[in-house]
Amino acid sequence: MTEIIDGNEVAQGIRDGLVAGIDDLTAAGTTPCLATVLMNNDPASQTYVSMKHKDCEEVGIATRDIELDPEAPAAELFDTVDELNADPEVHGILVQMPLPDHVDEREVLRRIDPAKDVDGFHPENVGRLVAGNARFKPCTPHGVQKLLAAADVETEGADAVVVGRSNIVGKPMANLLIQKADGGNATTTVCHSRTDDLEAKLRAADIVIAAAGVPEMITGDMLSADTVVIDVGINRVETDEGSELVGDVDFESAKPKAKAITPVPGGVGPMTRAMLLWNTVKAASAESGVDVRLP
Ligand SMILES: Nc1nc(=O)c2c([nH]1)NC[C@@H]1CN(c3ccc(C(=O)N[C@@H](CCC(=O)O)C(=O)O)cc3)C=[N+]21
Repeated sequence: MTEIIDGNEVAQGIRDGLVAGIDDLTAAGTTPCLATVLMNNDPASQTYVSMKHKDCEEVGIATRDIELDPEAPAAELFDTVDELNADPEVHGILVQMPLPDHVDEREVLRRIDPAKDVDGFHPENVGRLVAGNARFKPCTPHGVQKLLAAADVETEGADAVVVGRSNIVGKPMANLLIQKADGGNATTTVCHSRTDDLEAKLRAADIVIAAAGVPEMITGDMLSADTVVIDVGINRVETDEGSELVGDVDFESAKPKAKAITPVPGGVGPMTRAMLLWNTVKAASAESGVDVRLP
């Protein structure tokens, strides 16, 4: 029987596991605090940001909710980041992507204090991750590692195939999988839009991590039996009845081939949010010098 890996349940376990540390920090005078900055009018982004706030509230993390006019000059966002960097009560800063075209994303990421960069996107934190000395693991790939561990999937010695090479998922995912560490030690292949014979790579995989952003591009006939399939894709597609969320994997055809598989929604998405809380607690712990146990 194929195991359906329940991301909502694993994420709930992470949140529950964070509460004791958050309480300890709060008792010591440091309530962890996450600031979000939203500078777009995309309804999906607004939904994601409000889910992040709700998660924080559940576990006792304080929040700041900043919304900027998408038409505002880039300097307004830079000033906001500078203020949050300087605010001793703020431990984590998340600038929601995407940003308007007139704002240079790289410049924003460079501007965030690396000690508050709970997305793990600042070049210093990217460098540390690659060097095997991560401060903040990016939330989505970190969440995938936690899902694999929760499903008792051994990465050591496994052949892992990551489909997609983005800075936010594909690249950090591959970096985590090759680390000489728990959740790593996998022989890792990164596939992308220019890969020749993707199917041959997928068929040779023990673990497939789909993060290409192409709806249902991976179908069951492309997989070997007993593959572990992690679907990072979150694509809204139009249907006869309106619209629905689908992953990068065609769930119905992939499921019978898979040893274990994550659904969309209810798979990686909730884990991305849970690991954001995790990084915020880690940031508050580092800043305050109060050691806490992380789940
Ligand atoms: N600086 C920054 N950091 C991010 O981490 C970031 C971002 N910008 N921009 C947008 C993407 C997208 N993202 C999601 C996180 C959780 C779900 C999620 O929880 N999805 C649920 C519910 C989906 C739904 O119902 O809409 C699920 O898959 O079950 C989705 C998407 C974080 N992102």
